[in-house]
Amino acid sequence: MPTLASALLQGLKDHGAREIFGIPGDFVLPLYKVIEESNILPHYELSHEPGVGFAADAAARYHAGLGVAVVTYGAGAFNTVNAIAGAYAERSPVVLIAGAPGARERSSGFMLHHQARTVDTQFAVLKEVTCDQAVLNDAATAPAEIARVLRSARERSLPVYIEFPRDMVAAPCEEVPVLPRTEADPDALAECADEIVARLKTAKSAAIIVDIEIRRYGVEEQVAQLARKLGLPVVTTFMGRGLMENAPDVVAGTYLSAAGDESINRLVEDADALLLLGVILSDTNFALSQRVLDPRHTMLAIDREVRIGHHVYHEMPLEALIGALIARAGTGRTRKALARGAMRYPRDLKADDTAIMPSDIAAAINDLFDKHGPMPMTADIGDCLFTAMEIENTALAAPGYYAGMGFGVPAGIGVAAATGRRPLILVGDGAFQMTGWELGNCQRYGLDPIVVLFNNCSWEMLRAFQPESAFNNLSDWHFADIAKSIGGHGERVATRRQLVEALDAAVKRRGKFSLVEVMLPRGVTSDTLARFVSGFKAAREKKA
Ligand SMILES: Cc1ncc(Cc2csc(CCOP(=O)(O)OP(=O)(O)O)c2C)c(N)n1
Ligand SMILES: [Mg+2]
Repeated sequence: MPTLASALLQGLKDHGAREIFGIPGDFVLPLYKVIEESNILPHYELSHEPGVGFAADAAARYHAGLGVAVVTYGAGAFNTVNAIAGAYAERSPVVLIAGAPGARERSSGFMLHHQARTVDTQFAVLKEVTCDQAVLNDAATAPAEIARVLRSARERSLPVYIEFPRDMVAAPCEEVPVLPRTEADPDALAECADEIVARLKTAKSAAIIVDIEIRRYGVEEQVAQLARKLGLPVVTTFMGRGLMENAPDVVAGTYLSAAGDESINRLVEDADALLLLGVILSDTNFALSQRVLDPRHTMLAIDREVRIGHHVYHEMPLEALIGALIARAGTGRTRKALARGAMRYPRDLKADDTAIMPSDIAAAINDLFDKHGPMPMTADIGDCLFTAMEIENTALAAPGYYAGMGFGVPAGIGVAAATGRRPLILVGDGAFQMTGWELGNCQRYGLDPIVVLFNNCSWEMLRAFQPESAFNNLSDWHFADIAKSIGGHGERVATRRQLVEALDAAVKRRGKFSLVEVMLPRGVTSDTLARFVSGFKAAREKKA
C-alpha cells in the first residue's frame, strides 16, 4: 500500500503534473525526502518562494496542465501568496502544497515557529486565493480529498491548496483516483451552441476574441478550426497575446483599443456579434476601448459558463462548447475569411551605432526569430511587456492582467524546466531587482535562457503616468557585470549594432544563461506603451 506522500505524488502525475518547484523547510522535510527519493516527479529548487510560485504558474501555462509548488509552513507559504493570487487572477492551475504542524504539535499548547495568528491562519489566507482546498489529516479520506481538489484545479483552471501535516507523510493510504469529468448537460449544450451559431451567421460583422482560457484548456487548434469553418477572424486580448501562434491564417492581431492597430479596433468595435472565448473582462483588456462591449452583441464563454445577452448557461466546459460549435459551423453560409489585420511588426533593424529605443528591441527579436526560429517567451510587467506586443505573435507567458512584477525570470525558468525548450525572457531593471537573481539556479539544472534586460535605470512605466515623481529614478546596478558570478554570461549593450551582435552570440552560446543588458534612456517608452498611456489619459479625461 502506498504512503500518503507517494500517493499524492502519483496522483499529481496522473492528473497532468510534470514537475515540482519548491523550497523545503522543516515542516516539509519528510515530504521533500519522498519527492527526492521516489523520483515520481522531477523537482527544481529556487531561492525565494515568490519565484517558486511564478515558475509553477508558468509551467502550468505552458503545459496546459497542473503546475506544482511545494513550500514549508508559514514563512514559505505566506511568501507564495502574491504569486498564487496572480495565478488565480490569470486562471493558471497551480497546486500549492504547504507543510503544516502534526497533530501532537497542534495540541502542544505552544505557539509554533512560522505560526502567524493561529495554527490555521495559513489555511485561511490561502483559501482566499484558491478555488478548492484540502487538509490531509486523515489517511482514510485523503485520496478522495486530493482527487476532488485536483479535479477542481483542472476543471476550473484555478489554483488549489493542499495542506500536508508533517506527521502524515508515511501514513499508509489508498491510491488517489482520477474522478470522472463534470460533463455539460447535452440539451443545454446543444441549445447554447445553436444560439451562438445562429447569431454569428446572421450578424453583419462578427469576430472571435480569445484569451487565456483557450490555452489553459488546450483548445487553441479547435478554435482555429472553428474560425476557419465560420470564416471569422480571431483577435487576441492584451492578456491573450501569443495565443494561437500556429494559426497565423486566422489571427488578425491583438486588440489594444486606443493603444493598438486601427484595423483590429474596427474588427472588434464595429462588430454586431462578438464571440469571446475564455476572455477575462478586465481593465487591462478593455478599459481603453472606445466602446463598452454591448451585451446584446456579446457571447462570453469563461469559467464554465456562457453568457449570451442577459442570460447564462451554467456548467458549460469550454472544450465541449467549442466541439459543439464546430459540429454546427459548417452547415450554414460561411463568410469569406477576413484577410489578416494590417498588423505590422518592426523588422530589419539597422545594426548601426545609434542608441537603442525600446521598439528597436522588438525589431531585433523579430529578426532573431526569423533567422533562428521562434523561442517561447516570458515577460515581466513594465515596458518590456508592451514591447512584446510588437514581437510577432509568439508563445508568451506574462502577467498581462494581474500585472504583478517579478514574474518574468522565474517564469522563464519554469518554462525551461517544463518544456525542455530555451526561453527568451523580457524583464525591466526594476522587476529584475525583485526576482532576477533566480537565474543563479540555472547552473544547477543546466538551463540556459536568454534574458533581455531593459535597463532604463527607472520605474519607467510609473513615470509614464506620473512624470513629475523623482522616486521613479533608479540607480544603475550594472547587471551584466554580476551575471558571471552567478553562473551566466552578461553583456551590456548601448547601440543597435551591439544589440544585434549580442543576441546572435547569445543564441549560439549554450549551457549557461545569457543576460543582454540593454541600456535605454530614461523617459523613453515603446510605441505601444506610449499609445497605451495616451489612450488611458484620454479615456480618463472623457470619464472626468
Ligand atoms: C509586485 C509589484 N510591485 C509594484 C508594482 C507597481 C509597478 C508597475 S510598473 C513598475 C515599474 C517597473 O519598472 P521596470 O524597470 O521593471 O520596468 P519599466 O517600467 O519598463 O522601467 C512598478 C513599480 C507592480 N506592478 N508589482
Ligand atoms: Mg526600468
